[in-house]
Order: sequence, then C-alpha cells, then structure tokens
Amino acid sequence: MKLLRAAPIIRFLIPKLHQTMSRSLSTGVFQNSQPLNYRAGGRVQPVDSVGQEQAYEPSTGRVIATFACSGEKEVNEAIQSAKTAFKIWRQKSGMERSRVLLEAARIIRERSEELATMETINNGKSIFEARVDIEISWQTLEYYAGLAGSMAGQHVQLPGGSFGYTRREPLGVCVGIGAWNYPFQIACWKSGPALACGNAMVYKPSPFTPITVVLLAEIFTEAGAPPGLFNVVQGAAATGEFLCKHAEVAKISFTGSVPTGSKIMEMASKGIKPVTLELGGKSPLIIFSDSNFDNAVNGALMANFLTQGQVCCNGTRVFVQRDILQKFTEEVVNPCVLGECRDDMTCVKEEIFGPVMSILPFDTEEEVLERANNTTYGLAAGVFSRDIQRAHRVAAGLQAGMCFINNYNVSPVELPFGGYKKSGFGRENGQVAIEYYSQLKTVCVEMGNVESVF
Ligand SMILES: NC(=O)C1=CN([C@@H]2O[C@H](COP(=O)(O)OP(=O)(O)OC[C@H]3O[C@@H](n4cnc5c(N)ncnc54)[C@H](O)[C@@H]3O)[C@@H](O)[C@H]2O)C=CC1
Repeated sequence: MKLLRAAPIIRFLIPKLHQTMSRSLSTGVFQNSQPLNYRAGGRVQPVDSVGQEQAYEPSTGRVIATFACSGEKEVNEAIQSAKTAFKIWRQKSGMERSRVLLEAARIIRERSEELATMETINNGKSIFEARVDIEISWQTLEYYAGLAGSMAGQHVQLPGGSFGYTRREPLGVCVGIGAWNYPFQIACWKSGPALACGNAMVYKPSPFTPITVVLLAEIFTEAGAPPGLFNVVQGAAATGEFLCKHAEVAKISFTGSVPTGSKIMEMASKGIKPVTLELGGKSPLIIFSDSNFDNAVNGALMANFLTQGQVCCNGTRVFVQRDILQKFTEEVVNPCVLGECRDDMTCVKEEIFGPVMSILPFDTEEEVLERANNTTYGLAAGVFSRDIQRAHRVAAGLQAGMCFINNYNVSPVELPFGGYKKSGFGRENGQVAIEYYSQLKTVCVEMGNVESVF
C-alpha cells in the first residue's frame, strides 16, 4: 500500500534536500523575508492593511512569515494593475499567449524541486505529494497553452449572403481565491485557463499558505507576461470581500468551504458577476464484492489519506458490500478507520477534512445508490466492480460531478472537475473551463440593403 510508505520517504529525502538546496529553502530553517504581495510585475508591501497574519511551517510549528492583510486601497491597486495588463494581453493572439504559458510551464518544471520543497514547508504535506502537485501545475499551464491558439467562434450563413459570427472574448479582471490544501496547484488551475482566454487575474491565497503563489507570479513575469497580468494580495476574509465587492472585477473563481462559497455567491450577485465555486464534499466510494480486491483497497486508501485527508473530493463514505466487509476492514485499518458506521452519524454526514475513513456495509446496488446520493454534497464519487455494465450504470446514477470507476482521486487536467449540489458549480480543467473564463459575442453582418418597415 503506497501511502503507508509516505512518512519514511519524507524522512529519507529531507537530508538530501539540505545538501542540494540553499539554506533559506530547507525544511526547519526557512524564514520569509520578502514582501508577499505582487503587482505591476514585482513584490510590493501593501499600501494599507486590515490586520496581520502569520503563516506557519506545520512540521515544526515555527512562524515562517508575518504579513499585513491587504486593505481596500491595496486591493484596488492590484485590480488597477491587472486592468493595465489586460489592455495589452487581450490584444495578443492565442499563439502569443500560448508562448508565455509554455515558458511559465517550462520554468515551473525546471524549478519543480524548489517549488515542491516550499509547498511542503508551508503546507506540511509530504514532499512526494508536493512533487505531484507541481507536476500537475505545469501540466495545467501546458494544457491551456495548447488550447489558447485554437479558441475560435462559429461562422453562420444567413439569407441573402448575410452572415453572422461569434467571437470568444475574455471577461476582464478575474479574481481567484484559494484554499490552503493545494496552494500552488489551485492557483494554476485558475490562472491557466483565465490567462489563456486573455484575462488578467488578482489572486488571494489562503492566509495559511501565502508563500508559493508569489513564486508563481514571479514565474509568469519571467515568462514574458505583461506587468500586472497576475497579481497577488494577501489576507483573510476581509481582503477577500474587498475583492468580491470591487466593481471592476469581472469574475470570481473560488475554492474553499461551502459557507464561504455561499457568501461569495451573495457578494457576486450584487454586481451580477459570474462565479465558479469549487466547494467541499462528503463523497461516496462504493465497493462491490466482485471488484478486484487489492485495487479496491488501494483505491480506498487513495480516496482517504492523500494530503492528510485534506482533499475536497475524498471518498470518505466507503460503502462495502457485506460479504467482503470483514476482509476489507482488516486490510485497510490504519489510523483512522471507523467501522460499523450508520448513515445518520455526524462523521458520515459532515466533512471532516482529515484522514478519517467511515466504512458502511451495504447489500444491494439499488440500496447503496440511494444511500450514496443521500447527501447535500455532490463533488465526487467512486465505484469498484468488475461488472462493467453495473459500474457504468452506478456512475450514471451517482449525483456527483466527478465519478471514478475502478480508481479514485486521479484528476488529469484534460478532464473537467467540479461539483453537483452544494459542492458548487462551474468546472475547472478540461476544455470546458474556457467557457467559464470567456464570453461569447455574436456579430450579425448585413450584406444587402436595410429594408425599412416604416
Ligand atoms: N472543490 C474543490 O476543488 C476544493 C474544495 N476545498 C474545500 O475548501 C475547504 C477547506 O479550505 P479552507 O481554506 O478552510 O476554506 P475557507 O472557505 O475557509 O477559505 C477559502 C478561502 O476563502 C477565503 N475567505 C474566507 N472568508 C471569505 C469571505 N467572506 N470572502 C472572501 N473570501 C473569504 C479564505 O481566506 C481562503 O482564501 C474544504 O471545505 C474543502 O472541501 C478545498 C480544496 C479543493
């Protein structure tokens, strides 16, 4: 079982990192000394503030950064900086945007060990998972670089030689607000499609993880993005609210909890701004007795214990068909697996956002589908079975935006990701994300004379 090897791997790797990396970027000694806001192509101290936050290194408990939370003026400065860059960026062809994104992806790839180490220091996840996050991040930029050059509208013929066409246009200044569990990756999932479409972005990371997104901002600048294309403001709820309420923001893409998502939607509604909401979940994983047993066990571990269980789409309600229940339970036990669970228990109904798997026995397909869907969330779901017809039938019946058959928690950038029900709406990744960062203009062209009806 791969995940059980996570702790030894990080212990093994840390001495090596000490040897190969500068002292300032080693686990246990890193101390931030630079401004963490970024606008107009450089790091800046905010012009005003609403309080102060501290960021920690979870493995040691040390404070690694103390920073001011951006106030209303600073948020406005960042938005004006983005507006300036947007005027330049929107005029670029898709191929020109693509080159910048490809170069940013190349730099991330080249600096992946440093970025992964920084992510481990600030987030606390193991280095092998941080490396995967960084890999997904540059792949995201590469993927949207690939799409940037091929964004096109439609040409429609009309009577008398007249015609119409559609143009896919950027929205303007987009705001990204991220959670702390995948700081760098969430920023890439939002900025990749946003910039590919010709938008500029102001990004606010979680105050728990302020460090790596500023490195992403520097990378975009180094890659040739106009100054101000990707800006960073730091802070908590108050800073986030200044962003959401700002009249010149065209769109908000948010990753975080359901209660905050609801507030974001409320603020966006005042300005009629589109939102993408990537929220929490309490996802079901259904294991039929005919599944490949080892795959099902590995899948259940993947579904629960990556990033200390702090993964939005984790399959934390593990429904196991009764005839393999005992064998399965014996196989997956480590901290913390809860057996003999019932659907009405709090641990089964509410998101824990930690490494806790709840095992629930079931007997029939019909019964388990109804119970799996009996939740206000709908982010993800999984099914393990060798019966391919049943697997597809169950996937079709599951009320979730992301369904896995015979695997769990694999999120290639080519596939759209997002939720049903209270897990949010809009999609990240895949071609469809383009629709959430652009708007369609229709141009109707008359080739004849204007016939007056008056
Ligand atoms: N669906 C998805 O893709 C993902 C969802 N999540 C969800 O995120 C949650 C955990 O992340 P947290 O950082 O604790 O979530 P959170 O909702 O507390 O915070 C998320 C972000 O929103 C900001 N924020 C808080 N209040 C705000 C307000 N009133 N206005 C504007 N911004 C505000 C925070 O500073 C932070 O940057 C879990 O519920 C998890 O399931 C996490 C990762 C991925």
